[in-house]
Amino acid sequence: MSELLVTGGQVLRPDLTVERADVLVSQDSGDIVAVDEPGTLDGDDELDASDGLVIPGLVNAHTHVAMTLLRGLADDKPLDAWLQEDVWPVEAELTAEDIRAGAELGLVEMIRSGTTALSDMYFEVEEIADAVDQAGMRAVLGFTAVTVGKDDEAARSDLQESLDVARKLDGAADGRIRTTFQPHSLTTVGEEYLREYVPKALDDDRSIHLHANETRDEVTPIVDEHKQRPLAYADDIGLLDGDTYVAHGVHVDDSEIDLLAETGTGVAHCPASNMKLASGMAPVQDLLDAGVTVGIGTDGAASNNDLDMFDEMRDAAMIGKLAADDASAVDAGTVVEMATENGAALLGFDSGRIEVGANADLAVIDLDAPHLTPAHDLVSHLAYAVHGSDVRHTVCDGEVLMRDRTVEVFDEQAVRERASDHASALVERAGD
Ligand SMILES: N[C@@H](CCSC[C@H]1O[C@@H](n2cnc3c(=O)[nH]cnc32)[C@H](O)[C@@H]1O)C(=O)O
Ligand SMILES: [Zn+2]
Repeated sequence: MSELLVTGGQVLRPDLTVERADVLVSQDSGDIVAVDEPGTLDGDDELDASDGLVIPGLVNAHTHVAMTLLRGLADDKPLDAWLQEDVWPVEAELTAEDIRAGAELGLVEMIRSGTTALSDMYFEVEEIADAVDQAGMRAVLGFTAVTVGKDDEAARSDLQESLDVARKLDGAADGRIRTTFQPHSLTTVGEEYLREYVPKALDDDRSIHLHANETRDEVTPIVDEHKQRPLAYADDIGLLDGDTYVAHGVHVDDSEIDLLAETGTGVAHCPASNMKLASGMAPVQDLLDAGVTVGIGTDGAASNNDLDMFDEMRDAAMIGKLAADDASAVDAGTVVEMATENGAALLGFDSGRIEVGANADLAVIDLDAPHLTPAHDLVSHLAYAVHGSDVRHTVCDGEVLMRDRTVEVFDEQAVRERASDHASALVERAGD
């Protein structure tokens, strides 16, 4: 039996109070086994949390982790043009090895910034699963199906692959990997295919993850064609099931907010991507007031351009206030809950809180820094002042992923070099 003691720090508790405590985790069960007064617990191994704050590992509720290879490749464009002119032509050249290299880079970036769980949408998913396994993180993965521009056979094969990949990888990495069925969006997958394959996913008891209501250009064609709002259309198809979560949910009207709440459908809010692509401002406070579970995601690194969930919390608070025209909207405590407990709820992991019995997924933040001085309110600091680079240690499932800012699960230098090489070769191929 092996136990790890996180000692000497302050701890963020589920009710968002902060107390001086030590946290003991079991590396066998991967659970938190005790949170107690300093000096009262013993472990086989220790992590020094002095001058630090122990928080639940952050949950990135929507990303495309291998898109780190496209970081900074095409900026300053709206979604539709960006995807069609820049992203999709380059993605068509991606090999399995490229995706592995990009995923490893993204996971290293996440570990360095205190993220322990992610929800990913992409392809070559077995490569991503292997990278997540090696990283020691938790993830909800899936193959994303697109049918626009494809003949019937190719369209069906995409949807079938989304079902098959989800069946195959669910429970991988000793249960740290779960899966979702993933139609890319309501406009990039045809109605006949949704009607045929969504029931199959539900028969498998599979959760569903899709992009929805991200831009106005995505809403208008559905309203024109079906004479109903996109989420009413989605509900009609059976897509809004209690385990479904949609990425973005920017352009949702009151009827759709009610529908999300009634059906128990969650939202992965991606504030930086929504600002960068000028997609719009999600009505996050209205969603929360209606009882919708809202998590926070970075989206891919090409529309962000980093995977730092601390940036994302700050962005979520800022844009949430603007959207509500109310400085008290989407407050500091709320964004911290969104990035921890709410995200874990969307992904279906018993993580996101420092409490006995919960998964031992945590990060230790170094508070010994000018930008974190003075320390009136550490929840405020988490939302508004901490950067990913302030993370000292990262732990997932009881295992140390980063100790004293050194990533232990990957050779970070090698991962960066490999990703740079793959990215250069990829861009060269795509330019030919
Ligand atoms: N099998 C699909 C691949 C889809 S993967 C998921 C896709 O989502 C794309 N993506 C990234 N960010 C966004 C976004 O904000 N909205 C919609 N799609 C995005 C990403 O580039 C990737 O192509 C195919 O044959 O094209
Ligand atoms: Zn996305």
